[in-house]
Amino acid sequence: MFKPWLSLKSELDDRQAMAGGKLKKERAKHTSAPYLGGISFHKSKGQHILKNPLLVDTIVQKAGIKSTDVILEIGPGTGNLTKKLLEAGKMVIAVELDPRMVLELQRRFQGTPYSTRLKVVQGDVLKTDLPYFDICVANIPYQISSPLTFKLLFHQPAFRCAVIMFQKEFAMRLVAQPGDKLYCRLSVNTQLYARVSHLLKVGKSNFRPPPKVDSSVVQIQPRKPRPQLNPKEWDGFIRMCFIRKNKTLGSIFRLKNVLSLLEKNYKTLQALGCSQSTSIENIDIGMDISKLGHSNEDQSMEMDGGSDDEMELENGDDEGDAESEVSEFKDKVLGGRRDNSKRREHLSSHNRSFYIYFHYSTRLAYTSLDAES
Ligand SMILES: C[S@@+](CC[C@H](N)C(=O)[O-])C[C@H]1O[C@@H](n2cnc3c(N)ncnc32)[C@H](O)[C@@H]1O
Repeated sequence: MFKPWLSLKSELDDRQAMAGGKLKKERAKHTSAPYLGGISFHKSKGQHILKNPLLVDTIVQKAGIKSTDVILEIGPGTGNLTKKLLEAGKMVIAVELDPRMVLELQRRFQGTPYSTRLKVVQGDVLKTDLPYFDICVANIPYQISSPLTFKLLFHQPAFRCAVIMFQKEFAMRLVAQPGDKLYCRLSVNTQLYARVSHLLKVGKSNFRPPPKVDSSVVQIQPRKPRPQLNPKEWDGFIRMCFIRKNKTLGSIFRLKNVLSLLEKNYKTLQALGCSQSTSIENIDIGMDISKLGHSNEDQSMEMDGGSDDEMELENGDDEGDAESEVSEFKDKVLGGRRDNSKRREHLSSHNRSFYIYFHYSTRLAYTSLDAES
């Protein structure tokens, strides 16, 4: 039976050869880490090794690897997935943080026909310049899910696809569709740059040690060409769209504070002579929604996505108040007060097809995220 995780026993033997005191100190440093048949896996590094060979086979098979593919693996650990990737593709580049795992990988494949086709890079994948690769297949440490996803989405040249194990809750947010409860900034931003689909649910018992959470394997296929946006401007805009829980886009874009920020940006763009066709990639217009009362909000795409839903406007107006102050600008944003049907179409709730209404804050255009699907 395929039990390579046990081969790490040699590492323990090495460590036992250390002076007794040194070994005790080493263990004391990781008292929370379970000590399993040869190596201590560190929770802090998200070390949950895939122990089910059938699952490994399924992941590799679903990835659709070609024999000519250069594969990126993130966090190869003891190499259970790596071995199958080496069998399927032309070359595996594996980025691993933990030097003990790097050593183990080298030992495991040394002197085998795979050794010339495996390149192990030791380091933090988030700080590593990634090389060219066709496909990424990985069982990652969940704590880097969000930054890693965006690192991959911005990687150039774009790869064909990534098949990644995530914490189930994170995966569900990635693939959530307009109208789903979990639909959030993470879903919008990921789906802007890629097609995402859920491939597989994975229970805790498939890992050693078992994690506290369930997992899911997701496929990410970058859109080509990648949409060209000013990321700061886009992020500010999307934050606005999700500024209030269970609110329609229509009601959000009627809020006085939102309107005044958009109007300010509109005037800035007008002053700069921008038109729909003008490139505004390099213009830093203010999409700082902290001015709406969220200065402490984390700028990252949180793993739990919680703040997407929980943001509240400190000084936000009631819809009623805002309604009473109909300005010419508001009329523009709402798409023409007299044309109610058009307005309803543009400013429908999150429960309907999610047309991101892009007026006046950006390019006087709107983007349909699901037009391609
Ligand atoms: C969930 S384990 C997966 C191990 C192996 N791929 C498997 O499926 O059995 C995650 C691996 O990622 C490594 N790791 C943790 N943080 C990392 C980082 N920032 N960059 C690269 N590797 C990392 C851990 O040391 C660990 O080996």
